Amino acid sequence: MQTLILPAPAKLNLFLHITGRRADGYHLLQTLFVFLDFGDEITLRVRDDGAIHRPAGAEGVPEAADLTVRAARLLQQMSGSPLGADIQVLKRIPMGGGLGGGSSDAATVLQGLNYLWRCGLSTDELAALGLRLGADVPVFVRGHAAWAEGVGEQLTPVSLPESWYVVIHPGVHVPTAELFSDPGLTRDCPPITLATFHAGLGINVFQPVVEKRYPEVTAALRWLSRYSNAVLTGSGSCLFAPVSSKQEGETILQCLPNDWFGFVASSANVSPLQQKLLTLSTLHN
Ligand SMILES: C[C@](O)(CO)[C@H](O)COP(=O)(O)OP(=O)(O)OC[C@H]1O[C@@H](n2ccc(N)nc2=O)[C@H](O)[C@@H]1O
Ligand SMILES: Nc1ncnc2c1ncn2[C@@H]1O[C@H](COP(=O)(O)OP(=O)(O)OP(=O)(O)O)[C@@H](O)[C@H]1O
Repeated sequence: MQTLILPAPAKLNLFLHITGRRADGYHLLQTLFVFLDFGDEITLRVRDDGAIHRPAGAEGVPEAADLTVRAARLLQQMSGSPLGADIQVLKRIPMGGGLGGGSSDAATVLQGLNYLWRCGLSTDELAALGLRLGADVPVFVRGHAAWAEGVGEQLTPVSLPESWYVVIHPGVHVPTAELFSDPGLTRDCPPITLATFHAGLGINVFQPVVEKRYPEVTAALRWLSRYSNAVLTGSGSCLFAPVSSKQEGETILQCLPNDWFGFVASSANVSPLQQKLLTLSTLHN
């Protein structure tokens, strides 16, 4: 098979604590990742000439800087594959929203081209390659909801009750690096466990910092909190809130102010990418 269409799902951080900092400045986190059945779509077409091109992709992201292209080049370099690819990215995940769109796109390309180019790299090897592209990439490569520590790469798979969520993008782009360097960020959260999280503890430490810098996020938080418990994902700007059904979520979205974008999605313990890869391996075994 020379062409493959694969999902690149969004993620939510159900809580996010910072427990310390590494010598290189990267922050040590505790977070809980779940996937959404909402995301980008990536079409991969194998090229025999070894070139990597991105005929369509994220608006405003130059081809060479696109995480999909960087992922393909890294895999080519590490595997020694003589093959190339055309990578078309249908963007649905808002950028700079804390939904991990770029990281998910990169993980989908790593998994997809490893399959199409028959590189034979293991999931561990792909996750390690992914970490070189971004702290959020390994969880998307592994494709299972996870309790994460370290910089987000020490992953313990978890199975949580799947739920519907309303997700709101308040129209602002939050640069992750800038937020991590904010002096007001709480960086000394005491370590917690999954049981503590289930007992109702666990916040997103970025939330107060993002609210201070971006009044639009505060306004969206207030709006969504009228319906359910609204929380920031990642370093923002997106907010999410659990709802009891898809229909309840859609009813809430009917009242969404025009400047904001919103969608309803279900969480998934096994990512839509992983589900598709499992189908492919069943078909070809
Ligand atoms: C906020 C989260 O989305 C939570 O899942 C992630 O921690 C961010 O992951 P990401 O977007 O893949 O981040 P990267 O592209 O690796 O890093 C962007 C920048 O954020 C900062 N950064 C990122 C992750 C981390 N654990 N500590 C950091 O201090 C670094 O300054 C880095 O230069
Ligand atoms: N394929 C891609 N899709 C989206 N952004 C990309 C892509 N490749 C590179 N980028 C760059 O990455 C930046 C962050 O985008 P992304 O949507 O991943 O943010 P995010 O969801 O806030 O990420 P995170 O939650 O991991 O911090 C973009 O502003 C863009 O410059």
